Amino acid sequence: MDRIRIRGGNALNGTIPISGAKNAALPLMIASLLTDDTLTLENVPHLADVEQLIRILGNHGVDYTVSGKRLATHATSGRTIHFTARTIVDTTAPYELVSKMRASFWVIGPLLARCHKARVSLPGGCAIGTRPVDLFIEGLQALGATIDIDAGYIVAEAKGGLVGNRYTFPKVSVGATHVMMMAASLAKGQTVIENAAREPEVADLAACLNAMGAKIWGAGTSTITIDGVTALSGARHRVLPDRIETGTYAVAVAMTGGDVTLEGTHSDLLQTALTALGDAGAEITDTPNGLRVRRNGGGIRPVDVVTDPFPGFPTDLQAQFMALMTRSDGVSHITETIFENRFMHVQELARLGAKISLSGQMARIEGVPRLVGAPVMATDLRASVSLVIAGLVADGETVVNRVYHLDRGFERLEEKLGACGAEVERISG
Ligand SMILES: CC(=O)N[C@H]1[C@@H](OP(=O)(O)OP(=O)(O)OC[C@H]2O[C@@H](n3ccc(=O)[nH]c3=O)[C@H](O)[C@@H]2O)O[C@H](CO)[C@@H](O)[C@@H]1O
Ligand SMILES: C=C(OP(=O)(O)O)C(=O)O
Repeated sequence: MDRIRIRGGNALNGTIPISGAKNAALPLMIASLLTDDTLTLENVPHLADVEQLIRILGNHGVDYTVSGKRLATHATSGRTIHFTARTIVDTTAPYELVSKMRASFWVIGPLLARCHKARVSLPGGCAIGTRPVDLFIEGLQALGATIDIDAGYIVAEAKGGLVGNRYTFPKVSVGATHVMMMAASLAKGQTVIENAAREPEVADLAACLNAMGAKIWGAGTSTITIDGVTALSGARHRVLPDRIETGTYAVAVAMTGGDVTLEGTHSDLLQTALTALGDAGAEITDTPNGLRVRRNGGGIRPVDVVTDPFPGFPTDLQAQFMALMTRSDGVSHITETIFENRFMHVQELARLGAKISLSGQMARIEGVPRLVGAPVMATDLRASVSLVIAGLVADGETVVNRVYHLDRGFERLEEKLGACGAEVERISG
């Protein structure tokens, strides 16, 4: 099993190209199930989750070809992949595939819309909470689907096709919003989704669906209106930059000090988190090449944050921000409101000397003057990278075990950090 070894102490200086967003690429790839034509996606990141989803889609009959080269040092390094689901050969998404990745459950929307039936295993993904699927079930039922649970599978059917309706989510869900948009695109009549997720990835999916011939308005706001169409065509769409990768490297620079341009990304994707980073002492400016993040001198100030759906502070940056706060000049509080079990990095950060106490969904972090390298264990995707960030300033050597979590969401992490002066290497085996 691969590990990452970090020798702390170097400031980060240089340029980091930001990849296409994992959390946009996944629903966009799934949208290829909605048409028998070719959907071409540009700027697709090279990640374990993307490869896994390619396998899952292949099981349903989606062929793919890759074109375009990967340039190591430029923001446009992502691949162009052409996905074609000429016919759907299987409407079952089996446990062996779906259990590895949360987003794979989302195939339920397009399968139901196009084939009027789907049998999809209950999902896996990061173990950060119970992560139920009740909102998907209720939403699809509102569009006329009948849904049963059978031996760990959701069995959904819509005889005669889905029918548009008005549905208000009782709670904001990114995944359920993606699924409702995809399903309603091929439903009869109009669907109005209230209390929809407003994440940029939702708007990106809607833009792609509209390029395929869908009629969607309001994505990116909490009310989305979809006029169903009878068929969707192929399209070409560029995956938007990864805001969580952007935020992660911005936190890393705030942690180590230095001056880094995050190439190919911009501040609109991440305003609340960047404000918090600014409050902590980083200087952040939009430039024509991307986002410039600096911290030259001065300490890290303590900042309280509360995670919230977009445009709030993203839960996917909570662990990284906590790593930063372990070195602040005071006491900060971080409250996690999205997932009930997303503090598994706390005990690993403590191995490096962090002082963190937990009370329910709130962590109290008392900044310490130094962290000391140690072996630590990655527990989920974002928790893993928080340990890398801490390792960048820890004295001596930090070894992060179970790196496969990192590979789900961070493309060429050690290369990108290494190019800016960090001592980070992958130890294989
Ligand atoms: C691949 C992807 O894009 N993953 C992101 C997506 O996950 P994901 O789409 O799984 O997250 P959701 O927005 O659905 O989850 C938000 C909250 O709603 C709850 N919920 C969700 C569905 C449901 O049927 N019932 C229910 O109670 C969840 O348990 C959680 O407490 O959004 C999360 C919140 O920004 C991010 O952390 C993930 O990185
Ligand atoms: C939680 C995440 O992913 P997933 O929803 O796929 O588990 C994440 O991207 O941080």
